[in-house]
Amino acid sequence: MMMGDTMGTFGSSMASLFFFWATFQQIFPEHLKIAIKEFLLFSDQIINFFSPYIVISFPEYEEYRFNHAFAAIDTYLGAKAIGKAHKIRASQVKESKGLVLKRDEAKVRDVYQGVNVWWEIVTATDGDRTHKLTFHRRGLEIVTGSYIKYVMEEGKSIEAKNKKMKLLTNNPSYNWDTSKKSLWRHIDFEHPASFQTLAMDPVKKQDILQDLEAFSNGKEYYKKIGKAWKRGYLLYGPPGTGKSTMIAAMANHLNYNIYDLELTAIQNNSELRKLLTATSSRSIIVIEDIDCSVDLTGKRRKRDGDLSVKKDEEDQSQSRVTLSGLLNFIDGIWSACGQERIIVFTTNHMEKLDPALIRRGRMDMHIELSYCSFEAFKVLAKNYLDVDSHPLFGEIESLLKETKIAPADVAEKLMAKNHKVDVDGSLKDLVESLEKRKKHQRDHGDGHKKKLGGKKLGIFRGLF
Ligand SMILES: Nc1ncnc2c1ncn2[C@@H]1O[C@H](COP(=O)(O)OP(=O)(O)OP(=O)(O)O)[C@@H](O)[C@H]1O
Ligand SMILES: [Mg+2]
Repeated sequence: MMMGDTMGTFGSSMASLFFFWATFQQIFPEHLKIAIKEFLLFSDQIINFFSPYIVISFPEYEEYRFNHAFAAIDTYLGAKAIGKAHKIRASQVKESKGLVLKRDEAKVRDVYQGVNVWWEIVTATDGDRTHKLTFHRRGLEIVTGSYIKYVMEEGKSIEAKNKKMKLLTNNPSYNWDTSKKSLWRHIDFEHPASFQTLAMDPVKKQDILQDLEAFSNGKEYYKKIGKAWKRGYLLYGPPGTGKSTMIAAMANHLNYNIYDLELTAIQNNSELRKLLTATSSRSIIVIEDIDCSVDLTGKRRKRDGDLSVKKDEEDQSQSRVTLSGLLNFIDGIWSACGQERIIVFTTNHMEKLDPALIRRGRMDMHIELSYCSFEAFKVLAKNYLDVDSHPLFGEIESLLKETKIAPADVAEKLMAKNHKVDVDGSLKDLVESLEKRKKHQRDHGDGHKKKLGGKKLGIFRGLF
């Protein structure tokens, strides 16, 4: 009954509308209709002119190209005042990280330096979305001067925190094509290493952490002093002391990608340059075992005026990666190829490296990872056995003072056998092994296993 009524009313309204339209068409001549249309458009402009509000649009695509500002705004608004949101979207981008909650609402109000702004997401009929920012004319200077920049930076930093990290390795150059993508292959990086579980001297660890923090927050500082925003770390020490593990911990701490640069797959300096300029910001570029990757030592012969020597040097630099190619890259090309990068070299043989490569300023921090100290052992005991003390700790402490053992070997002894943690058994095992080593080292000197000339598998390459 009611439905019939409603339909009846609707029908008669439509009939009146058609009648009105037909009359309008007959009464008003064409030019008058155009004039009315123009008036309406003009009045719209008048309203806009007198309106105290300004609207800025940020479309998702501009001439078929993705607008990164749109993405940054999306992330910023998604994270904005999540506590006040009515609709939230949840996703998990990294297994090791919790859920990422995003505000999922079409309209969001924001206040910045006392200026009220309103964001609205508008979807066009073709599905393209646009973020519209509305604010009072009074706030124009603040909004265009600093608010938009602030939103972009916040958005990008949230994106960086949530993004999946990647581990990239260079492809051999015969596999390169014209796209930058073909230079590096990547996998998702999900390594559990952290500074918390890294066994080393706690004071040194703290120093490194502070250095990394200062670096990653140092954008303004580096700009002020006019230096490229990069930092070099040289990690050195015997095998199994945690160099690769520390790189993974650094990447996890800063949320940076890792570029594992395999020098032996590179033919010459120009390939090196191509690879390095294709790396992205917020990344760690790693050259493992720099001493045995490429013969970088002794490549810088003294010029003695003999042209043939010069020629020889030039030939070399055309045909292979040289020390000077690497140095040029570290010093020079950096500034031209983006920002916020860390370079890490690792070596087991510090003494083999050319002093030019490791001088301060190129490698800002030299970090020695050495044999297991008692402090480092305590971290491992906590990680593997979940104990802070044990009657055997005293004996282990004095044995560690007299014996050289890599944390990797200690870790192996403490590792659960068949998934069973046996504190007493593991520690006894360790004591026995330390005693054996002590005797061996007393009888034969410390001579830790000499590394073979070639590059061995680091943790990174082990992942492929
Ligand atoms: N300082 C450490 N803290 C915690 N675990 C460690 C440490 N050092 C080594 N380990 C353990 O030993 C394994 C091997 O260590 P890692 O690969 O980091 O050694 P490395 O110094 O890179 O050795 P290499 O010189 O042979 O490349 C790691 O997977 C880790 O489990
Ligand atoms: Mg290693």
